Amino acid sequence: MTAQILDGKATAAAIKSDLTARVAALKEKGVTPGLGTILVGEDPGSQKYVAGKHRDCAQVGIASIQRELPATATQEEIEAVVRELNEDPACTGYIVQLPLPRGIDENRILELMDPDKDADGLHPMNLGRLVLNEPAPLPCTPNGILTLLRHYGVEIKGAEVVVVGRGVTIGRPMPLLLTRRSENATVTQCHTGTRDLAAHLKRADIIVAAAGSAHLVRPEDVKPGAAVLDVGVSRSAEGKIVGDVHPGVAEVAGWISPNPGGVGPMTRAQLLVNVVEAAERSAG
Ligand SMILES: Nc1nc(=O)c2c([nH]1)NC[C@@H]1CN(c3ccc(C(=O)N[C@@H](CCC(=O)O)C(=O)O)cc3)C=[N+]21
Repeated sequence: MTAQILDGKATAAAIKSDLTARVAALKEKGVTPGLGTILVGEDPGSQKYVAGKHRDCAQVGIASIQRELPATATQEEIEAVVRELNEDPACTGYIVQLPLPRGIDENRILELMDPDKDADGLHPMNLGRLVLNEPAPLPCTPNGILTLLRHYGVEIKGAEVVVVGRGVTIGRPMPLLLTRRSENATVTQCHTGTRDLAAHLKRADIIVAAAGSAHLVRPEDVKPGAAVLDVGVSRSAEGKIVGDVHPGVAEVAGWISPNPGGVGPMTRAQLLVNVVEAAERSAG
């Protein structure tokens, strides 16, 4: 028996088709959602991701606002663009593509953003709202993972979930989402200081592998029937994506998200959800 596929690409397409209708309804009310992106530097990976986000916007009818700065841009120059998008009524939500070049104070840039235009859900105010159980745009990758699990009917309530990784975009917010009363999962967070990762993994009903360590999760570590989400992105010598999950896990798991084609497209779809929801709030 091989695992059922948690198809992020197909699920994202379904979300985008729902959003297309909601964007059309907003336009009837005279509101056009607009997603802004701030890209600093010429990293080909970042350029590709940002281009993908604008392609998604075009598909669902969201306007695109693109700002690009050279790798040599100063802190003040980047902050000026953040202020500009904060003020721009056509920009209903935006992201600052991370990472920023060395020497730039990333947290200062993020704090300067208008939290109500934070499409990533990573502004300190919105992370704080998440901790306080207040409504806020949710971090895209963790929320995309939940949406994917729900779409396929994987039981979250009462599940033992192991999150591997403690990064700001996935590892840290993921347990906050999973332990809300609406989700009611039990979460163990593992990281490089974890003494016996395999022992934790073996007990998990759901594994979220977001460590960025190629093939970290091996078939012998996975409980038969578990749901395994592969969030890691490493690159092989040939430039191919290598996930955090060993391919052999597909023979043991009950559910597995492919990589690419799993969590990545869901992240992009949730970004659009945040933009549309912010526009709906402002439309009243
Ligand atoms: N402010 C900010 N917000 C982000 O959300 C953000 C960021 N900065 N910096 C970089 C990471 C990375 N990220 C990805 C999103 C989608 C795919 C994606 O859709 N990947 C495709 C494959 C793409 C390929 O083949 O290279 C897939 O998984 O199927 C990948 C990576 C968002 N990030």
